[in-house]
Amino acid sequence: MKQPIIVVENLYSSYDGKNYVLRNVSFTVNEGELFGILGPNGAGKSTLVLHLNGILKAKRGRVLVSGIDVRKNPREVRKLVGIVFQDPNDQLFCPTVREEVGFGPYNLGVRGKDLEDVVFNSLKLVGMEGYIDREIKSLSFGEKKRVAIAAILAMNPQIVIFDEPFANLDFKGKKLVWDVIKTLRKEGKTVIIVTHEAEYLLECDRILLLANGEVIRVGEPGEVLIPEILKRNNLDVPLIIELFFELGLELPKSLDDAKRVLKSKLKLG
Ligand SMILES: Nc1ncnc2c1ncn2[C@@H]1O[C@H](COP(=O)(O)OP(=O)(O)OP(=O)(O)O)[C@@H](O)[C@H]1O
Repeated sequence: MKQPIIVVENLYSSYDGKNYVLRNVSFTVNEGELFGILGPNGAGKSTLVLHLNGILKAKRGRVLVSGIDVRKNPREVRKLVGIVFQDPNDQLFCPTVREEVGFGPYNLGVRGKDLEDVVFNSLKLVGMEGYIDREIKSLSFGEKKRVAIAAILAMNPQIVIFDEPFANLDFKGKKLVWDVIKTLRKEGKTVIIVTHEAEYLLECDRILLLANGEVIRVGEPGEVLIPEILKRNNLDVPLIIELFFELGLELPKSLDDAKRVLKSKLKLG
């Protein structure tokens, strides 16, 4: 039985001290889990994520990461939780790729050849090792996104959170992010995908549906990705989910799985 690595208990969050953007949010994420956080625009997803690594601190309720109270020891928690932000321009601040990817591990005390290796290997994971001496400002959006991922991986966090990882990426860019997610899972890391697009969460172990600052549901994809529930919470219903639901079929585990199931059904028909 996997242990919870993140525990969120009765979390409330407010930016102005009056209006709550998160209300009584409780859930757990297990070690090694691929966990989805799904919700429409403004649901509070990014706010929730900022609580998971101590950028925001709970005034009501609490967040524990690996048993550590985020409010009491945010520095320690930040070593455990890496967030890849939706817009790489919010994350990247060094002049060159080498400095950017080296910044985190340098701050963690990595030096010399070890630092060179960690920078190179992290860039290699996202296919950007050839860009090590490039200026950040000369990179395209997709390339910046890959560097932003490498900069997080370079710190070797136990939990990696991707906020809208597929937004504004082409087919190749999306595939690369999936490959990184799969590599992280093989290494036993906990991965959280935050999105408003349900189709990206078919492969998740569990999904938290958040709307209007409140938890609507937490469960396996088949318990959460239900057309009626998605519509009711202002989320698009992906064609593949609609189709499987209409046909009375169990939700596929991925788009490839969906293809396989449909092919075999069509042959049988
Ligand atoms: N820095 C801030 N100051 C004040 N209000 C904020 C701030 N950041 C977010 N909010 C408000 O908090 C609410 C939740 O926003 P949040 O960005 O967490 O939602 P989200 O689900 O990530 O949305 P999106 O999918 O559009 O990124 C929104 O009403 C937003 O206007």
